[in-house]
Amino acid sequence: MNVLSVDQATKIYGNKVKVRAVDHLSLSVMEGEFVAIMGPSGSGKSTFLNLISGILPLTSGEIRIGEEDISRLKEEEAARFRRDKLGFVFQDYNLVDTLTIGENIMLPLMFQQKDPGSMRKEAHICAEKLGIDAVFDSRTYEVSGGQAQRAAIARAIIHHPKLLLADEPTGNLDSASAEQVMRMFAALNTEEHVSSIVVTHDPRTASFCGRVVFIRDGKVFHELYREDNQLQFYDEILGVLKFLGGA
Ligand SMILES: Nc1ncnc2c1ncn2[C@@H]1O[C@H](COP(=O)(O)OP(=O)(O)OP(=O)(O)O)[C@@H](O)[C@H]1O
Repeated sequence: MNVLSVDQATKIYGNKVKVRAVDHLSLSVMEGEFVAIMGPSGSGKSTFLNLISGILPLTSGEIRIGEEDISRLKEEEAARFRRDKLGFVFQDYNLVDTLTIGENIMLPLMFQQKDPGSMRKEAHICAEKLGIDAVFDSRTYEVSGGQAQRAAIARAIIHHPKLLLADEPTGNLDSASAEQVMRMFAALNTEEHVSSIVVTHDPRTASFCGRVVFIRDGKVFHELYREDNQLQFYDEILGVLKFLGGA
């Protein structure tokens, strides 16, 4: 079953001067897949993520997440859908600095009006999974970048979203922390079957995924599937990036 079905998605910005940021792009992602999206600056990756999450309206085409045709949702319905069915991870973590790490992780559960005891228990389980339970009661400024990003991932998955979307999740991290964060994404994928889409410029980050979709000029330019060997996959990704340029 597809968790994401994109059919001829097109996004044109502007009135007088038109920019075709996403151009008749079609893509299917199966449940349990771990997909990277790569492409040169300006190729339409962020626009594409914002279309998938229903933040931007499509100019034409259709996007389904599971059964839901998100292109037809009204603004309020789209916001609810995002909150309940999607998880987001951003480059700069987007943690709330006035809350502790644990409280940040619990945030999505507050919308579900669960009792505080069970929210805390679930948040601890999630923090444990991501190896950050030791900093559960710390403030956001007391933890490392890698720990902050793992807290952001815990917050993104605690409500069991259908799809996890990450925009440059390793962009602010040193290589060791980036490696650790990507190992967490991969473990969530293999052990919990979390379906994820990760936009990245970094071939090392992309090499953790099962498939890489390369975008150029708002269209799918090429796709690579990983076999067993991550190092070989990394080399293959580098090869395509050389052709693509600008990445
Ligand atoms: N709000 C906007 N209004 C007009 N044009 C826009 C807008 N946002 C993006 N664009 C244009 O759409 C195209 C795709 O931009 P987008 O940000 O989606 O690319 P990207 O691949 O995410 O780039 P980067 O890797 O630099 O983040 C670019 O030409 C960009 O200038």
